[in-house]
Amino acid sequence: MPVERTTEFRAEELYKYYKVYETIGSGGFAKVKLGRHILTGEKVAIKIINKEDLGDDLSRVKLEIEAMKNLSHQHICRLYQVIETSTQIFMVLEHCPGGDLFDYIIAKARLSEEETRVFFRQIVSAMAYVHSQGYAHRDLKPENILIDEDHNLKLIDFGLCAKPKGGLGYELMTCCGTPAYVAPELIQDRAYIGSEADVWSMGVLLFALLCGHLPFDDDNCVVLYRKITRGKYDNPHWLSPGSVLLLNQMMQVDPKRRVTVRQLLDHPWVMKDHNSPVEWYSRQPLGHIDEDCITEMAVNMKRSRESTTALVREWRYDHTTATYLLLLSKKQRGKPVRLCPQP
Ligand SMILES: COc1cc(O)cc(Nc2ccc(C(=O)Nc3ccc4c(c3)C[NH2+]CC4)cc2)c1
Repeated sequence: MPVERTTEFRAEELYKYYKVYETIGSGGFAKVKLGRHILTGEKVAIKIINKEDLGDDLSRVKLEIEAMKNLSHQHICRLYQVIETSTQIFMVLEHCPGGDLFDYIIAKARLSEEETRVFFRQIVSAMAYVHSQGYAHRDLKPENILIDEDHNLKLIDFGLCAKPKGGLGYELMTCCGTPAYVAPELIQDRAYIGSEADVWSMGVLLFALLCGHLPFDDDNCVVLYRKITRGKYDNPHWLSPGSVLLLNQMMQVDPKRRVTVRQLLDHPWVMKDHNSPVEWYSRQPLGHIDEDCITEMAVNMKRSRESTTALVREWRYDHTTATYLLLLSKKQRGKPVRLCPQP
């Protein structure tokens, strides 16, 4: 039997609910295809993972999926549905047509302080929320930040995130992340606090946005690690004194001297021209049930509102979860809360 039919047979669950179009991204053990949810008409991104290619990375994917189920925030790419077959895992994700921040910085060479501040406030908002849920991202970099259709940032790829059992203040040991963004304490293989290591990576990210290149860079890994552990870097002449100071406070080699995410929320550099602290609370808290979406689903599924609410509240990340979350997304973007009844 030709491979396509076999593949299609195993993925029938996907094609029942989604139109699947071209590949829009690929890397590592996954590729991402553009899709459309048939019932709401909403565009989605479908991350397709072949289990055979994973090996022991399967635990990373499972970790990311569990983390995504617990993270619902305006600056984190939303997980809508997970479909697992014997050979593949499909993650149906929020559509972010602006591509990633890495390509955006390359295209603009570097960003103005004003544009950087708007983006950086969104990153601080996302990270304050992630930490408040007891997670550390541990792989923050421009490639893991997408731009949505409203030019807002969305954090992705929680494949390396950690949720230490003893809470975020609990020390971690596993070394991970992308070298140029990794904090010195991880390089020295010392016990570290995930939130402190994330602040270092945010500092490297802020430098990349403002400067268009990395503070610590070298083709030779050993030389790069030495530069990071020394923590010395050159500030380009165009940086304002306020930017130089904030970068210095974030890229402190001693994690105990480093500014915290909480301090970033109302840091003078972050507040400039905005005059208000960063809003980090989720605008779509988990567990919130929207009555309009329930009503539309109940009518479409010919069920009572009570049984529809009970079904949604199970948060199985199946087609019911996807339909509810995509209806909610339509409502939040001012579109009619309507399902397209199927023939
Ligand atoms: C939790 O969210 C995740 C987690 C993860 O591990 C990976 C992703 N990856 C995504 C990658 C791309 C997109 C996406 O929507 N990309 C996209 C969509 C449309 C277009 C483009 C990119 C670029 N050309 C224009 C059209 C969404 C998630 C998320």
